[in-house]
Amino acid sequence: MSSLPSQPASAIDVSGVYAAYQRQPVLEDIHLSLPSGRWTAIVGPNGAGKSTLFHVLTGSMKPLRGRVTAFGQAIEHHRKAGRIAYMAQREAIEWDFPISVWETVMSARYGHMRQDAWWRRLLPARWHSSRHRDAVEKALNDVDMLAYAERPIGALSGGQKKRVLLARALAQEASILLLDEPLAGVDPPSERLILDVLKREREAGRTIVMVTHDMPGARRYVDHVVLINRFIRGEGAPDEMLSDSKLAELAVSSIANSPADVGRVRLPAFASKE
Ligand SMILES: Nc1ncnc2c1ncn2[C@@H]1O[C@H](COP(=O)(O)OP(=O)(O)OP(=O)(O)O)[C@@H](O)[C@H]1O
Repeated sequence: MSSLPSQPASAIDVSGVYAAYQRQPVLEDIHLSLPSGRWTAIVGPNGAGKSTLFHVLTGSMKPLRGRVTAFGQAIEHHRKAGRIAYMAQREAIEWDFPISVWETVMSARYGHMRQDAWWRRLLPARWHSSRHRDAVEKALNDVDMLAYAERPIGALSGGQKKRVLLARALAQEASILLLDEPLAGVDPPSERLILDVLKREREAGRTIVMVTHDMPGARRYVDHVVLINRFIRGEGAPDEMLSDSKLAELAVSSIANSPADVGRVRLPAFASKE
């Protein structure tokens, strides 16, 4: 990690973002610069707004206020161009749908297929261009799931499903990977495998932003840490942000976010125009 240049440009900039569900604030005054080509961990207690932050970063949730850009342009532009891959925590995927592991991962290539000749897009899946097949094969191989390529997705264990979803994000070959708890529910060997895969992706120049509750993994692998609990509670190097004292402060901040506190939130500020 020390071989990386010290001042990377930012891949994603978040400026003054507020978000709420049914007027209940979840994110307040979020300002972030997520460094390009680095691996950032987003750390916070349950209900801190981490997944909501990802919804805002992917453009699937419009903030009440504020602005999100990637490489200086509106985030929607990059999302439509397939430059941002997103692995959701509870993926909106119908696991009983009769689709194989291979086809699931191939779905990450649909954006790239728009650049293929029109006649090729009409062909059955097995005739997809070799660059798509190679990307799917590599992604499945990276997460050690190639042997399961023909299996229906419904016939996988929870940890295997997780690895397939990660393969789908990898197969997109996006410059930014947004991963919501990629390590949750996987066994220790799979966790190491996933962390090593992400390390290689980072070394290949991709920007990785990962929500995690795995502090030892984050301390060992990531370059940058954001502490969040409705507000940003800290941002910086893993050694400093994941120290016992910082994590204790974060835990105390969750008490300050208890339901009793919510009534004191400045809701009128959300409603006011900028
Ligand atoms: N669709 C929704 N409607 C209403 N409230 C919601 C909705 N989604 C999330 N919330 C609430 O917003 C808050 C933040 O939720 P979010 O999922 O962003 O937290 P999180 O940090 O990802 O939590 P966890 O670590 O448990 O996954 C929580 O209090 C949650 O109950």
